[in-house]
Amino acid sequence: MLKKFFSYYKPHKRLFIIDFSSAIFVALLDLAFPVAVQWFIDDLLPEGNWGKIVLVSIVLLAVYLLSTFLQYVVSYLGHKLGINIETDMRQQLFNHVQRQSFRFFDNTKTGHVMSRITNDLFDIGELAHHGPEDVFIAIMTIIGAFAIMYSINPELAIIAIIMVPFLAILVTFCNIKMNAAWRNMYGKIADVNARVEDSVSGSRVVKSFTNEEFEIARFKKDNGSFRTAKLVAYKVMAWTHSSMFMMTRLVTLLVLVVGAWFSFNGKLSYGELVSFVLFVNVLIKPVDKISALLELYPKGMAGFRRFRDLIEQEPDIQDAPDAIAVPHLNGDIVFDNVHFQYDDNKAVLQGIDLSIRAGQTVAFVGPSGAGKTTICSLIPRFYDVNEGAIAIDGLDIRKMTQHSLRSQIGIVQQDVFLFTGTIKENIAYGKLDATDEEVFEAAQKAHLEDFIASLPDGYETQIGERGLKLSGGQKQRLAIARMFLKNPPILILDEATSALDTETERIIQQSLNELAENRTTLVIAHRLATIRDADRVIVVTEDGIAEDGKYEELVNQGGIFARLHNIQFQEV
Ligand SMILES: Nc1ncnc2c1ncn2[C@@H]1O[C@H](COP(=O)(O)OP(=O)(O)OP(=O)(O)O)[C@@H](O)[C@H]1O
Repeated sequence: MLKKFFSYYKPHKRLFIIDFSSAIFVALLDLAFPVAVQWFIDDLLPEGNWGKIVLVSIVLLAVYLLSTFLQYVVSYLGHKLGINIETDMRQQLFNHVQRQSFRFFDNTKTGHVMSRITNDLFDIGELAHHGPEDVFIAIMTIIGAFAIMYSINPELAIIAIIMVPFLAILVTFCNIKMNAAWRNMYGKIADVNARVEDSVSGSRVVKSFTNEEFEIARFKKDNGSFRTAKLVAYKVMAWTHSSMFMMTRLVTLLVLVVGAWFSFNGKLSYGELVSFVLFVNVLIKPVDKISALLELYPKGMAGFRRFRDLIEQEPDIQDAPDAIAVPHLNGDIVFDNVHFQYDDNKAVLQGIDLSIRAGQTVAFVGPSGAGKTTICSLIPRFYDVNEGAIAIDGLDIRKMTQHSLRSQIGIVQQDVFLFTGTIKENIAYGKLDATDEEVFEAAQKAHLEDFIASLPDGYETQIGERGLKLSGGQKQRLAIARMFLKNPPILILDEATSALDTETERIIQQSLNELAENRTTLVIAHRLATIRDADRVIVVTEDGIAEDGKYEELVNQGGIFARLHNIQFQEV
């Protein structure tokens, strides 16, 4: 895990070297100060040469100024390094999530992804900055300080250093405790985020069931668990800090008393005693640093582990190494003995054979949960078949690149997702490099222009969270305009109009019919009136394809479809 962590430093090698070497200088200057003080007291003061004292003070001032500058460099560039690594990781995570297939989104809570992208990465960035630098400097300072102290008075140096192993044991013990506490806390905050995401996205459902109190109670529980987890983490942290404080002050006191005794017996000069006390502070500084790192390390590493867990989840749908970018599809679709299941529990499709000719409009009807949407989701390879194959224009879709395949399939669903932005941007989502003229033309074809003209800002009207709210019919038209722009040879209309009232449905249907012209169109519909003109109707039941034929033929057959037809048109 550490090796993987360090690989993120590679692109920022230069920054790391500047930051690291500045930090080494700062540490060296820290070591020089007590030596200078000792020299000052023991040699310069007794000499009584004021001119020399002033000169040495000026040199010390220069050293301080240099040290201050280097401190600035370490603080700024160090954080820059941390932010750079954090930004790289965030981008990598976002790119990775974009590459994921449907199965990932089926199984992942948005709130959990949000947690990784925000909270986890803040701590990783901090660790990236402080981690290696602080450990190295701390070890170097301890060794350097001890060496100098030993050269002055070995006995006192050993007394001072003897406490360090105890501190190390304490540090390790606290590390284990803190690690567990932070890991737990991160799990809890991810739950809180997921709960917020759920209740905000599902606010309509919450309100329609008047379940606000229930949501509040659920949130209170998660929020409470998070509070408890964080409190435990802080308790461990407070305990760690206080024990560390106690230990370090004990060392100072011990050195002061023993040093005073040595000095009393003529084994230590006053200058040496003062420099020893100062050195104890130099010695304690790295321990403080390590204690701060102790707080950061488990948090950052827990975040990093979760980040890696997500990054290492390879999308289950990937392009074959020799996948072909198909230039233009005609839209002949063939299902050959297709078996499919979402998970191990239940087979959804078992041995589906189906052949759709380019340009045909095929309607899928049948009971809820029979697998109509599933059949259509397999064509753009949102999921891969478990057995059998799907071919378009005679080529297995697994041999095509996902991009070239999906860019030739348009899907209009009941739920239209609009992005925050203008009407124009939302239509142009169907073809990112569309010219204004193309957008206007698409809007015209979707019969949107009158509506857009009635808006004060026309195409530039903001929609989404902080802008205009569109009705179901208007959203649907926008989705149709997107499709006119995308202009795919294969079109899937998944209950596109079922959320609309009959009048709006009739009008939208007209746009959909225009959209479907000259394309292979698959329509999933519950209202049979919308599929009367389909070239073929396929009845899907849990046992597979039950009926297949023209609308009138199926009605005359007197089977499942005829029954559905009779129920809807009350011809019984
Ligand atoms: N993402 C998913 N993960 C697991 N199971 C799923 C998923 N989507 C659908 N299913 C299951 O697969 C079966 C077929 O669902 P599908 O949505 O294809 O049916 P449908 O015929 O389109 O239904 P409806 O008419 O209600 O939309 C159902 O039993 C459903 O529970």
